[in-house]
Amino acid sequence: MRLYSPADRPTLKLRALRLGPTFPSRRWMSVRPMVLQTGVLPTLPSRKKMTIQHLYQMRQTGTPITMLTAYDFPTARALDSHGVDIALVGDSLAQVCLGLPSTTRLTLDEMLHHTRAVARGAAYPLLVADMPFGSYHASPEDAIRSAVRMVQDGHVEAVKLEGGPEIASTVRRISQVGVPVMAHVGLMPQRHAALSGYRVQGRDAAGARAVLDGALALQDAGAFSIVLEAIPHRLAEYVTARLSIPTIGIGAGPGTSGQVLVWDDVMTRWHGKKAKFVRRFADVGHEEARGVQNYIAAVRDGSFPNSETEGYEMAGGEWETFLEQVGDSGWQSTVREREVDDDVSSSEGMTPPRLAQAI
Ligand SMILES: Nc1nc(=O)c2c([nH]1)NC[C@@H]1CN(c3ccc(C(=O)N[C@@H](CCC(=O)O)C(=O)O)cc3)CN21
Ligand SMILES: CC(C)C(=O)C(=O)O
Repeated sequence: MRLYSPADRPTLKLRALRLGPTFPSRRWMSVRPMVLQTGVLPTLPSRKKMTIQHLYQMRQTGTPITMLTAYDFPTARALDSHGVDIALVGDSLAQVCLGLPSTTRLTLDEMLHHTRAVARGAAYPLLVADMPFGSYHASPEDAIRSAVRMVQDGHVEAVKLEGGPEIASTVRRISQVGVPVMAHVGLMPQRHAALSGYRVQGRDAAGARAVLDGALALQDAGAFSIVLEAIPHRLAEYVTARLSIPTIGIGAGPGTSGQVLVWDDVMTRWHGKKAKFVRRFADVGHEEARGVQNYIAAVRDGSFPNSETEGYEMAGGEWETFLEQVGDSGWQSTVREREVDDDVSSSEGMTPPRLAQAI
């Protein structure tokens, strides 16, 4: 049984409605006024929430689908503001966000904590999250319970499961309950130990057939879309053509219905091994390093904070009254002296100047 067939869907030209010079967010309209330079309210239609039906239309019209991972509220806001189609709370969160050695260490509760944060920020994108390793394997009943928790406690709209034909019955059951399932074949990071590492899949004819058979079985089981990870580009293009559901590639070439990358890879914030398929679209890591170094330098040299522009004054006369009341009328501030006295911070090494002065 196929639950979502593109053939069932009306062919509305929704793309034109969705694309425009800006992507005003419905939820944060109040903090993002839609007033153009002319002072006139733009006549842009409000953005539609991304749905599975829209994804099918994009596949049909050949509009590449964009998906990025998000693990927290501000990232979700960024995806939302700029019109990324699918927000994926990937279990890569284990590594890039929580510092765990593998996605297999991530628990369902940890995942839910992050999906809720992303759900608060991602109004426009379809919200999909990985079912963590172990949360869908013990039995179909167990898988359904976990999927329902993902929706009820995690506020996701769809779940993603790694696996081939062996998980087709699980995908079918979860889909039948009404939780849309995105499948994931090819390189399956949750199986990195069993596969002796993160290896490209489907490189020989037998491997390619296994990928195709898995994808067809998962589509048949009701998956609404499928991630193809680290497979040869010819194979990904062929699988995409054989399927009627949209494929989302990562390390699978340009012949898929869409692309996905990990946020921290795109932004250059992840300093672990860089997979061949990663392209860095911005260098946030460099900016972060600059920010931390500048902050440390400014605190150490006393230029931050500035008491006039970054501090608070007392009401007139109250300071003198206060000093009288505490019997310390002769008290003198040393802040100005410290600002010009290099010796305090340099000779004391790591000791904060204010503390050094108090001792
Ligand atoms: N930062 C990050 N980006 C990811 O894409 C990602 C994660 N983390 N964590 C979870 C999984 C793990 N992934 C990975 C990790 C490493 C390779 C990798 O190094 N692949 C080799 C292929 C080697 C081969 O078989 O020839 C490569 O050189 O690209 C691929 C996917 C994808 N996911
Ligand atoms: C890279 C994507 C497809 C993923 O599964 C993840 O982020 O965990």
